[in-house]
Parts: sequence; C-alpha cells; structure tokens
Amino acid sequence: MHKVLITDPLSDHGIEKLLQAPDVEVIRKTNLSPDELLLEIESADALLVRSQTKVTAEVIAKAVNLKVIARAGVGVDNIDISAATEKGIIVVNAPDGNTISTAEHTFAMLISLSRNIPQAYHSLLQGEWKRKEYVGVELNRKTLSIIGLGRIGSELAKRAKSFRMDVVAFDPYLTDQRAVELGVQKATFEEAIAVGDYITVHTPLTKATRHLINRDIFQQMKPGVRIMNCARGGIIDEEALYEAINEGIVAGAALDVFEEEPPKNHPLLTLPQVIATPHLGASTVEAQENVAIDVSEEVLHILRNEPFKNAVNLPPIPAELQQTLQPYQSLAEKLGLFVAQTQKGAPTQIKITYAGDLADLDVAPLTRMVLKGALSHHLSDVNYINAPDFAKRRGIQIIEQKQSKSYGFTNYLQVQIETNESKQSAAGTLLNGLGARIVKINEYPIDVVPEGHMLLIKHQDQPGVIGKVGTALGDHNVNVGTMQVGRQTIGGQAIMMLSIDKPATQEHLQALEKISFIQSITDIVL
Ligand SMILES: NC(=O)C1=CN([C@@H]2O[C@H](COP(=O)(O)OP(=O)(O)OC[C@H]3O[C@@H](n4cnc5c(N)ncnc54)[C@H](O)[C@@H]3O)[C@@H](O)[C@H]2O)C=CC1
Ligand SMILES: O=C(O)CCC(=O)C(=O)O
Repeated sequence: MHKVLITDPLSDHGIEKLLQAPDVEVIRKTNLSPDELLLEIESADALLVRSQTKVTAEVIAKAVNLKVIARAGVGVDNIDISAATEKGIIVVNAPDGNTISTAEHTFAMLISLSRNIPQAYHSLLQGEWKRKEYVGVELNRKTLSIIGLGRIGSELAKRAKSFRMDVVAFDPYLTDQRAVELGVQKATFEEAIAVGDYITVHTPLTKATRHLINRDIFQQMKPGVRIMNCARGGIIDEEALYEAINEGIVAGAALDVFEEEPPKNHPLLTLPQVIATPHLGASTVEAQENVAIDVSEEVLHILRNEPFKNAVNLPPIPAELQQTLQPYQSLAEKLGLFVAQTQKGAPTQIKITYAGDLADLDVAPLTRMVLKGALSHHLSDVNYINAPDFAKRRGIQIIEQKQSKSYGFTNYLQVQIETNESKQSAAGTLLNGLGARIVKINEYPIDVVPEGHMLLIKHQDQPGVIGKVGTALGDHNVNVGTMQVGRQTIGGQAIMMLSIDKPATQEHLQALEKISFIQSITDIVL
C-alpha cells in the first residue's frame, strides 16, 4: 500500500483518483507545524503540496520511502529540488492547470488598479461617498509591458489585446513568429520597462529574476506607471517599490505575492496606492481541480512505475546506460549552457553533432542534457525530462546529427544555437584521464576546461592586447586562473578565454571594454 501524504488544501474532486485507488492510502493533514511534518514524512511514499508547505532539505532528509513530491501548481520554489534530486526523489508539478485563473486574476488586478475599486469599496463601507477621489484611468490604448511571456504572460496578453491595449513583451525565449501570433510587440527588457503604462512580471523566481525590478529599473520607468506582480514575491524589490511610489514614479501597484508570505506589518500595505490579494492567482474552483487532477495522476503513475511527464528534476537513469553515458553528461550540459550564454536573441534552432565514439551510442539522453543546459540559462524548472518539451513549446527546432569526422578526437560533441541574430557554437571532448575540454568556439580552435567563472573576449590579434587584459583584471584584484587564445590568422580575428577566480562585475567588464582592439566580452558561468 502506497502512503500519500497531502499537507495543503487540495480539491476533493481533484484527488478522487487517489482516494479511489486500491493501492493507495491517503493521509490529509494540513497546517502541520515543521516538527509534525518531519514526523509524518518519514513513512510517506508521496507528498502532495501547494505553496504553503515548505519542503526543505531537512524534510527531504527525514523521508525514508519518499518517491515523489508533487506540487499542485507551477512554482516549485517551496521545494528544495536539489535535495530531492540528490536523494533520487522525483518532483512533479502541474504547469498548465492554473494558467487561465492566474491570467484572469492578473487582469482583475489590472482593472481594479486602474479604477481604484478596492479603495473605493473600502471607503464606501466607511460611510463615505468620494467620487472625485477615485477617478481612474482607461486601459484603452495604454501600453502593457509583460516581462515573461510564458503560459500566463501569453494568456494575459490575449486578454489585454481584447481591451485594446498595446502589448509589449520581453522574454528571452520570445521568437518573432510567436510575437506576431500573439499580436504583441517584441522588445528588449529596457524598452519594455521604458514604454509601459503598466508593467507586469510573469517569470519564475530564480537567481536571475530576484529583484529583476529594482531601484535602477524604477528610475527608467515612465512617471505614473502602474506595477503588477502576480508571479512571485522577490521578483520586484519591495523596498525599491515603496520608494518609487513615494517618489511619484509609480502611481499604483497590485500585488498577489510577497517576499515573505503572509506579509507581516508590511510598509507597502500602508500605502493607499497599493492593492493586494493573499496569493490568490490560482485560487479558483477550476484551477484547483485541474492541478489536483494532474498531480494525482502523476503520483499514481510514479508509484506504479508507469511513464509520467511533468518532472521538474532529474530522475535516475537506467544503470547500463548511466555507466556508458555518465562521463559525457556533464560535458553535454556544460556545452549547452556555455553556448546559451554566448548567444543573442531567442533561440530558433539547437543543433547537436556527435562524432567519434559518441556516434555509435544512443545519444538521446545526451541531447536532453544539452537542451537542459541550453534552456536552463533562462528557465528555472527545465530539466532532463522536460527539456525537449520546453524547446518544442518555444518553437525551437532540435537537430541531432552524427558524423564520422571527429577532428582527431576519440569523441567529439558540438552544440550550435541559432537565433534570429546570431549563430554560436562550441565543441567539446573528454580527454582520457584529463576530463572535459572545450576544443572549439565557433571557428576558433581552443583548449579550455569548462568550469567556473569565465570571460570570452573577441578581439583583433594585435600585440599587447593579452597583457592589457591581464593588467586590467589584476588592477581590479581579479586573479586569472588560465588564459587561452584562439585565432585563425595572424593579425586577424581572435578569441581569448579566461578562467577567473571570482565573478566578473560590471566594473570589471567596463574596464576591459576600454582596451583597444577588444570587440566584445561575454561573462560566462559554468
Ligand atoms: N500567483 C499565483 O497564484 C501563481 C503564480 N505563478 C507564478 O507565475 C510564474 C510563471 O508561470 P507560467 O507562465 O506558467 O510559467 P512559464 O514557464 O510558462 O513562463 C515563464 C516565462 O518567463 C520567462 N523568463 C524567464 N526568465 C526571464 C527573464 N529574466 N526575463 C523575462 N522573461 C523571463 C521564460 O522564458 C518563460 O517564458 C510561475 O513561475 C509562478 O511562480 C504561477 C501560477 C499561479
Ligand atoms: O497553490 C497556489 O494557490 C499557488 C499557486 C502558485 O503560486 C503556483 O502555481 O505557482
């Protein structure tokens, strides 16, 4: 009998399949204290949560039989994914079930914000009749800037268009074709920030998106802009938002989510320009049924060793395959991540070429690792299982090819990412006894260990450039671990790859940009 523990409120109808399964015992215990959760998790085979339960590394460590953690919703930031992965526990979510509800909630916030509906209602309940104080603004012909045009962002765009808003969107994976299909104007982050009468965020919360909207960014907005966050607390710096409202840059803000939930004595909630809901984006009968049905089915599949689809972490690979491919997996992922960091624009094609020993293997798992690396630069919940699906949904063409020519290496793997603006590639190999190496970047031969903080510098092959780079970094107390130069002809185009002992800051990059004959600098982390 599989023991399924449910620790957050889930729709009864949604979990019917679990309740009726003859091989499952369902235990529903909501509002558990952290200590109670540690006790309950010990014997559970599956854990089902929404966003309230914090599935920490400590909770995961206590689990003895746990095979799956299921998130009835999208964001998995309340689950320690790496602790689960390390323990071989599959984490699944329900990515589609609450999209419409969250888009509709965001739209409700958009209208409420524009017409002061919550403030006016509150005032009316106090016995007031302040018609002049609550004059609003129309949505018609206003610009809505959407940061993150994924599932929810796209649905919001459709609704805003029907209200005749001009929709501008920034998303690193937005292709020209998708923008045309949705009738939105594709923009850079800076453009979207500068033109929006309304700015709304719909990205996941990741290291890259934490405080994406910060003090500097508020300064670049149109005075009188209205801000919305129905994605995750932390994407917008709350202190900076408070200041921007008081400075008059931001005319109003609508928040469904907070850095700390529930918020305690929050300064933003004292401002009349701020309207808020207690993380209600997905709180509809329909969404809760959808996500509960989706995760119940996934949990049953996993407990019964049947195929499942929405894993957000890496499940164990069969032993024999693992043994052969394991040495190449990290190389494949790092090449994907490397090239993703050098590309400009949204990817339209990822081509993976296998040669030498690799050409004889079933390389599908390696292709997944390449895609995981390439896509995870911008997407937080992409993994080995869902990477091909993520690519497909974004209209990225995946080409997997094998060739006999391996340029003298016993094994050779090349990743090329094409966008509307550029085509970038890197090739790597595993050197016997020495480990992974990047051996080619675009057309330049090179020999680089793919690891840590790196700088890729494109320059003209001229005397003194290398020395000046070393000196500039040294002046900023940045130690260079290794330096490799690749060129095709003497005095022609060249590249320099440096591994540095600490992350490069804007100041470091600006110092390097000033050196003559340097054309571009790309900061890379592997
Ligand atoms: N308030 C609520 O109750 C709910 C909140 N959410 C939140 O909404 C988020 C988005 O959900 P979906 O649209 O379903 O996810 P999605 O994965 O379909 O879309 C996220 C989009 O953000 C883009 N993105 C990533 N980094 C970016 C960056 N730095 N700048 C611009 N775009 C970036 C991605 O390319 C992707 O297209 C979830 O991660 C979750 O945290 C989701 C459901 C309910
Ligand atoms: O369970 C909920 O209501 C929260 C939904 C959410 O934030 C998500 O799906 O990411």
